[in-house]
Amino acid sequence: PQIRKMLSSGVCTSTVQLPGKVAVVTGANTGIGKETAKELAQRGARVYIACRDVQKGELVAREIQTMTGNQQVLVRKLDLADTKSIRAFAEGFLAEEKHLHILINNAGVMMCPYSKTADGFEMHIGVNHLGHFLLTHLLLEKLKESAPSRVVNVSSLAHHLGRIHFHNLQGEKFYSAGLAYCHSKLANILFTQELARRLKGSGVSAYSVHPGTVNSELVRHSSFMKWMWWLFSFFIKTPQQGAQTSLYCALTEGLEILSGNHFSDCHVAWVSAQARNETVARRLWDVSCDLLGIPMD
Ligand SMILES: NC(=O)C1=CN([C@@H]2O[C@H](COP(=O)(O)OP(=O)(O)OC[C@H]3O[C@@H](n4cnc5c(N)ncnc54)[C@H](OP(=O)(O)O)[C@@H]3O)[C@@H](O)[C@H]2O)C=CC1
Ligand SMILES: CC1=C(/C=C/C(C)=C/C=C/C(C)=C/C=O)C(C)(C)CCC1
Repeated sequence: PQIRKMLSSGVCTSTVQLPGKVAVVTGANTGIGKETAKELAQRGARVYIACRDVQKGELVAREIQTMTGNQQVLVRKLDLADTKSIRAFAEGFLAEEKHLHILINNAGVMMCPYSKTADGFEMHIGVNHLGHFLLTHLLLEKLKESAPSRVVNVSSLAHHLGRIHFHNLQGEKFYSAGLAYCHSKLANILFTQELARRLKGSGVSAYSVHPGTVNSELVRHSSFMKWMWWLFSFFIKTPQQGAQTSLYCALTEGLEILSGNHFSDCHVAWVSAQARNETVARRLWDVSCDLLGIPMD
């Protein structure tokens, strides 16, 4: 029980309610994202479940509506492995919504075999970093207009093993599925810091989080990890516990001064040396813009 308590600590105790607020959660059809969306809906927000499988999303939306009594849970298609889908999602959202107060970039893939997104990006960096980078860019004006607003990027402790190799960003020279995940999670932190720097004074704040080790479908591509997760399922967090730090960053009042920080178990957490490197963060921003055809400023 002591080990379990240690691995599952961190509870979002904020009592903030969200009537009239609008939130988007990517990958909210399962795992941590689903629990995050459920809690935001429970607090009265209009919540967009942005997922690649609309059918799965609809089932979850119905479940959340029934559990929370909030009918404002909407499903929209978003495939982060395809920039056309990301642009279509953003276009639809901007046309139908006046505001966006909370954007939770939660979706992620881990340890998938070498593969490429529709635009030719390696899958981990493409979905986990570039997909969310583009989505955030497309929704940024709306976030600014809706300030105070927040962006939460779900990263991982695994970023400690990550390195941004600009000469091998797409894993073409060498590739390890495990490390590709770690690199993409490091990119989430660097993106958060650069975003926070650029958004200073705008009323939009940005946070990265490590949700903990969570019993979810993330391990689907690795039999070893599936076995580990099964073996230790009693000790690791439930998705509901895994959602706490994202919720803490999205909801806690007065957190704006900590914009750009990384959180774990609802506390500021230490990040690796490269994750604190402003030069790398700036260069990653520019390279991401270049890859996605976003004009640099
Ligand atoms: N579980 C853990 O121990 C940890 C998780 N994290 C991070 O937490 C986040 C949530 O993961 P978790 O809930 O655990 O994992 P799950 O695998 O349960 O959920 C991941 C979600 O991302 C979605 N997704 C994957 N690829 C795409 C895509 N191309 N477009 C849109 N959505 C996509 C999945 O959709 P679909 O169901 O259709 O596949 C699913 O909804 C991830 O960013 C992960 O890196 C960080 C540290 C530890
Ligand atoms: C050693 C060990 C564990 C393994 C932890 C691991 C391997 C965590 C990996 C986290 C990942 C992959 C995060 C994703 O971003 C458990 C299961 C906690 C149980 C206690 C002993």
